[in-house]
Amino acid sequence: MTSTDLTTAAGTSSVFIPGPATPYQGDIARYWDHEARPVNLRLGDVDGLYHHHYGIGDIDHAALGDTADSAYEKKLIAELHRLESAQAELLLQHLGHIERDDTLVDAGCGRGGSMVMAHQRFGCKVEGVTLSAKQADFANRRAEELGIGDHVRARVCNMLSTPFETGQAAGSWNNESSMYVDLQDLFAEHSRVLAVGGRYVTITGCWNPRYGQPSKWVSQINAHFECNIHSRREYLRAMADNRLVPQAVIDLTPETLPYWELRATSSLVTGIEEAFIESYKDGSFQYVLIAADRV
Ligand SMILES: C[S@@+](CC[C@H](N)C(=O)[O-])C[C@H]1O[C@@H](n2cnc3c(N)ncnc32)[C@H](O)[C@@H]1O
Ligand SMILES: CC(C)=CCC/C(C)=C/COP(=O)(O)OP(=O)(O)O
Ligand SMILES: [Mg+2]
Repeated sequence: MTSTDLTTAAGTSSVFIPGPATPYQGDIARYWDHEARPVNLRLGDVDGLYHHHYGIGDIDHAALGDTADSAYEKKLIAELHRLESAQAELLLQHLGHIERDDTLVDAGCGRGGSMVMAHQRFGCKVEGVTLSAKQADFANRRAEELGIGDHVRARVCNMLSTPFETGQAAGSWNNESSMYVDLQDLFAEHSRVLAVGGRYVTITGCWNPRYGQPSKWVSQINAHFECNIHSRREYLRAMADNRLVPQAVIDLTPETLPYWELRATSSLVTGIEEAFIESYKDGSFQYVLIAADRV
């Protein structure tokens, strides 16, 4: 097994970070260690919440103003960011009632934007895991800067095998991070970590069984992000197999299209906009929220 043994300033070895569980996870760790797309960093710079997920809701055309205005690009970035934060708010809302002394788990926490929002909303502890040491450092630095480092912590860890105690979490979630793992393994781990009566929420892109098989657009998104998008059916089946009973299944596809159409007009395009827009429109791909109770 490969590993990283971190050494403190005093020269003593203090933190043991296991290496990736599989070669694929090594690829994904490298991918996120090297990610620095302006569409993510410039949006995060708006208010210090750094997201790696997409947006939902109507465009505020009054706030955007005239495209000829010299401040238009700045306003567009703020608008895209507002829609991404609205997405995270919706996810957190579906966690239900969370107490200040509860613990939440963010599986695949990225740069930690959703974790900060969760702490600000509930006042609770939030534990995040990511494969990327750069992302974990970034998230922990932001938490320290905000003075909430005692409540919000990211660590380098495989979400399929976490250090959390059985039944420790009142809630847990995957925000656009479940397309990197086997769903049976994923929900077995959430089911272990969640208390009975705890709530799991995911927002994800999934292919639509009604289309038949993953469309060429879905394959393009997989290739772009080195991920493996699951079908809606797979989510529901794997939850049922792991004591997670859906309380809400919401098709957010109509809510996310305005985000993509606005993003496609910006200078921050990455080339993947057409695949999202076309697959959402031809019905082969859906943006869904699933909230489930651990029974
Ligand atoms: C698209 S980003 C989403 C980040 C975050 N949830 C957000 O909404 O900003 C995907 C994240 O999943 C993480 N990830 C992928 N596979 C993972 C695994 N097996 N264990 C832990 N994290 C993983 C990546 O490291 C990355 O942080
Ligand atoms: C809905 C699906 C299929 C998501 C795949 C996972 C993913 C890469 C999400 C967005 O990350 P990002 O914010 O880093 O991407 P981008 O740079 O495109 O904004
Ligand atoms: Mg992004």
